[in-house]
Amino acid sequence: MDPATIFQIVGAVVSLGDVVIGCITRLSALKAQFHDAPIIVTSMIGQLHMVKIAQDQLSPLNSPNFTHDARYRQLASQLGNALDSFGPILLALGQQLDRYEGIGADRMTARNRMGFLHGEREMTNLSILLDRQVNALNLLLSAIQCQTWTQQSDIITQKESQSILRLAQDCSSSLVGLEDVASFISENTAAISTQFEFDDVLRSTLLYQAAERSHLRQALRAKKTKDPDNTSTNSVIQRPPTSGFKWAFQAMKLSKPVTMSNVFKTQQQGIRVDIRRETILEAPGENVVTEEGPVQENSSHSNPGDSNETSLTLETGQSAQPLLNGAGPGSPRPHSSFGGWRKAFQRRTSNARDTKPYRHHQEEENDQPKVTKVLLLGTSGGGKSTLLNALRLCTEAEDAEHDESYLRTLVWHNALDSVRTLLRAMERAGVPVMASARTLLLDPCPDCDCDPALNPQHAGEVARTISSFHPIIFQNAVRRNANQLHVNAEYYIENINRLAEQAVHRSAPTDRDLLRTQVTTTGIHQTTLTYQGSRFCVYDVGGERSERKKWIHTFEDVSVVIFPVDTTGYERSLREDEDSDRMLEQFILFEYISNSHWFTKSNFIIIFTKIDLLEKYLEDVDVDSFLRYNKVISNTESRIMTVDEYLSHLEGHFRKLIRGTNVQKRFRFIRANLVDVEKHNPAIDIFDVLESFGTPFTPGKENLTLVEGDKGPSEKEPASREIDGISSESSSADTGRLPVGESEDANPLLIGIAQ
Ligand SMILES: Nc1nc2c(ncn2[C@@H]2O[C@H](COP(=O)(O)OP(=O)(O)OP(=O)(O)O)[C@@H](O)[C@H]2O)c(=O)[nH]1
Ligand SMILES: [Mg+2]
Repeated sequence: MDPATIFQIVGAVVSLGDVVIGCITRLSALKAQFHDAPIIVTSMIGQLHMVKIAQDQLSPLNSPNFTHDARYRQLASQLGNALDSFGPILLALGQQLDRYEGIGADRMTARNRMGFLHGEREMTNLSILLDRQVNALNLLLSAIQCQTWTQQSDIITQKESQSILRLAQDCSSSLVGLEDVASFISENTAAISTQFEFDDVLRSTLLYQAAERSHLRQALRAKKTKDPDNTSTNSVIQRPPTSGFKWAFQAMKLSKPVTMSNVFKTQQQGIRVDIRRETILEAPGENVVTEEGPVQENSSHSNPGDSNETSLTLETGQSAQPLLNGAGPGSPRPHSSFGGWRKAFQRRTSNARDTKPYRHHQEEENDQPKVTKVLLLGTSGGGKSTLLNALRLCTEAEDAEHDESYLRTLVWHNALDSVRTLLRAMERAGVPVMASARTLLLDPCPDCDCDPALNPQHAGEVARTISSFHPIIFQNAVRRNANQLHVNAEYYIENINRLAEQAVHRSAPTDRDLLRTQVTTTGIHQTTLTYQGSRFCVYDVGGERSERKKWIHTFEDVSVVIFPVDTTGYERSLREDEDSDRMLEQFILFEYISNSHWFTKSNFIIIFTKIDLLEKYLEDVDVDSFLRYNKVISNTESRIMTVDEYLSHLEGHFRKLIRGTNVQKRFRFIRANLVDVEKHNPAIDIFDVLESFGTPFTPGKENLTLVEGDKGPSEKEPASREIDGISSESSSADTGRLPVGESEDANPLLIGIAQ
């Protein structure tokens, strides 16, 4: 990450100082007012004091002096992740305090009482969230003390640290649910007093428990009924058009300490909808004309000196409105210069309150050609973003203004990361690693994290070292032990000399190099593609569990769902949960998505990805026993030997997961190698299938052309049954999820995707 971006992040956290102090003061006043105030108030005061201390320690970093220090890169990416929800949590706390301070009347109904109890629950939730942020802050403070970024990396990549960061990161998506609660369940609670004798009785009633179990779902429905015509796009961010990979990779968030600066640059074609941090970084720039016309530029807390960063917020009067629901103009609220955080929360709040999933342009632009809304869904690493990049390559010429340095760094870092994962796995397996390789690749080395063109000599040395030991690595079969090994590690290692050559000649990486990079997506990214005169509005989402809560915002009026399946996912665990098998997770998620009532009118394309890697995988890892063990095939079937047999069984199993009669033909299965696009880009086939589906979905009219023979969604069974085999294997405290109830909505895999 560009140190300047770290500067912004730290600045944003530090700038919340007065909010923290405000919250402490208000909580203390609350405590004084109600001597029997819940213990939670006292504990939150303590937490906030810790936040204040952490902020004080961070504030020296809020200075341009450190911006050239490479060791902050790793830290910055983690800081960004972990503190994403820091501002919103404090703001939500302020909202909660507004409510408490408004309490005073003496009478209340049982319904209001329930709302209030939810309010208390929110306070507890806020405390949990705050606690996680405090832990993350403390961890990051320790990392800041390190002398080198590799030491930082070591601290941060420890298992416990990762768990702390994951919990903190997960809070940001929990806030969507939290805000729903605040908006719909606990509103108008001013006439509720804080103490009632029948608390326990009320809590144990079925009515209360039922309300609690499904309150998120109720909230969504209630709001939907309330605002049937609300198609607000207040929170949509307009981006200037660019093309090619620069856009694609800027639209995603890196999971590793690649130089992050450009990830947060926000040039992008079409509209990107994202409730995470990267969308709130703004910079001065020229007014940009989008497809809809000129858009007002926003220029707060910019990164000086980086005029490429241009992010535009299209907020139709939104900015003038009160920040939080239920807090009128006279309501007390914390004030501060929290800039981007405030905007992030504002956007989050408005999205949650609308509970109107994002609609594509079509509704606002009836005179425009019809746009087919295409949603990319699936687990992390399935290939959603790679597919989007491949689709973009079919539709646009490469951008001549590529930031080649960034792209080179991205590829170089993916290559080195692959090697590092292997070396660490080798060490864990007791295989000795050559001292020279260790020194060059595992020891602190700022040069490894920059554009290799800045020090081509070093890049050459790294390449020579890697090529000297790569056969040994593969002979040792360590790659299968390195569970989270980069899926294209072998490719990068084989091509490491060429990549080093690129550094010498300062040339750009190829499409094949770029398509193989791994960049974890967060948030929701929308882009419009035009192929042979047809317009497609494609949504790419993050597939990790903590990201899935956001998906619901995209579920309305979807013409086509594309579900990439990582065919190599068997016997490999999820990145976010080492105890869960990737393939099983794909089964479960697909069953949910394909039978969800949201998509009864949608067509589906299921893409089996990574076909190019399959042959080797089948040799290395026995797929037959996996399939038998998980009852994908029966014991009477003959042994699976070939790629084709495997994929046929896989397709058969996916088809079995689709419930209802006569719906099968809405589902198309495609096999693809998404990364070799030179001879034949598989995206062309996908566009062809998309076009074959015909007229896009129009809300209110059932004019979606289903594939021949399909009788339509009415014949489907109601998709309300609970999904078998999903276990809530850990408590909400462990997983970082809010205890919003134990209905299917709170399912660990599908949390937030309400039926
Ligand atoms: N060799 C090969 N690699 C692929 C293929 N499809 C995807 N990949 C790689 O798989 C990795 C993950 O792909 P992504 O597109 O980032 O996955 P995603 O579904 O967007 O993941 P999230 O953003 O985390 O939800 C990347 O390194 C891709 O290059 C394929 O067909 N062949
Ligand atoms: Mg992605």
